[in-house]
Amino acid sequence: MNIRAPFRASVPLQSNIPTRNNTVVGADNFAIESHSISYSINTEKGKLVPILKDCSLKIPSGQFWMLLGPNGCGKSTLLKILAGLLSPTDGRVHVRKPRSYVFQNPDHQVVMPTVEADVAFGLGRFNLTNDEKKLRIAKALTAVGMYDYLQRPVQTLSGGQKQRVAIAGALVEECKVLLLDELTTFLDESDQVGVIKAVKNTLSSSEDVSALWVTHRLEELEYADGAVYMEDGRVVMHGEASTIMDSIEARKASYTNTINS
Ligand SMILES: Nc1ncnc2c1ncn2[C@@H]1O[C@H](COP(=O)(O)OP(=O)(O)OP(=O)(O)O)[C@@H](O)[C@H]1O
Repeated sequence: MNIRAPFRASVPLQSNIPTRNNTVVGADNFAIESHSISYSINTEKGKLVPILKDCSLKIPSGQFWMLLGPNGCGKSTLLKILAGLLSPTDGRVHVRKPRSYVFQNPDHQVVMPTVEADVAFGLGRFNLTNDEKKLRIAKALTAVGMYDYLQRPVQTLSGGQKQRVAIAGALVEECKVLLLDELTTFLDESDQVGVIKAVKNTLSSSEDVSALWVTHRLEELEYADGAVYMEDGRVVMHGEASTIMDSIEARKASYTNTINS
């Protein structure tokens, strides 16, 4: 694994999900699957506290999905289990490999002096010629729209540009699944859109890279193919992005009507 560092499901878990080219995904064509995952922690007083409860999801290969839900509902914990950084207490996980986890704060993973050196950082363990390395770096930086910044010192980049370099660092190792943890938290609006578009572009230019993007910003859903919505440690909705968006909007409207009546 690469490290760079009381509303029940109105949308059923879908097993046949259309892909971008409208073929139907078969059972073997999921990039990410979890079956009834639970995760609990032991407190200092010896009490077992459940964080994730019976979480199941399926994300088709080649798609861009988002994982949404209120603060503290368990999004990051679930993402870390999918990344292999935490082991579930119960349940099964399958994620295509190589997979790569990108952190919320770009300063925790963009560590080398220049963009080129940073993206090249993980290539040392591969048996590649210099030309092969340069080709891979160029391809990864082009996918995230950062090739023109090849020689730039990383400390001169904006937060969004650093995030794109971090994503290129994952792509250069030919990862198949990108697990992206609230990348836009520290970014202004234009950087936020730039990073989302970089991920979308990466997936469009490669049929077999998939991404799961954790966010609490509902507006980011318009860029996704599908979404998983969590509350209180459970997956409560899972499916096509616009359907999930409508369901969350309806839920917000009914909540507002209740408190205004
Ligand atoms: N090591 C831990 N010890 C105690 N509680 C924990 C631990 N890790 C996570 N939790 C708790 O588990 C819950 C889920 O945390 P998690 O970070 O996964 O939520 P999240 O949905 O990603 O939140 P946010 O949107 O605020 O980032 C929270 O209540 C959190 O306090």
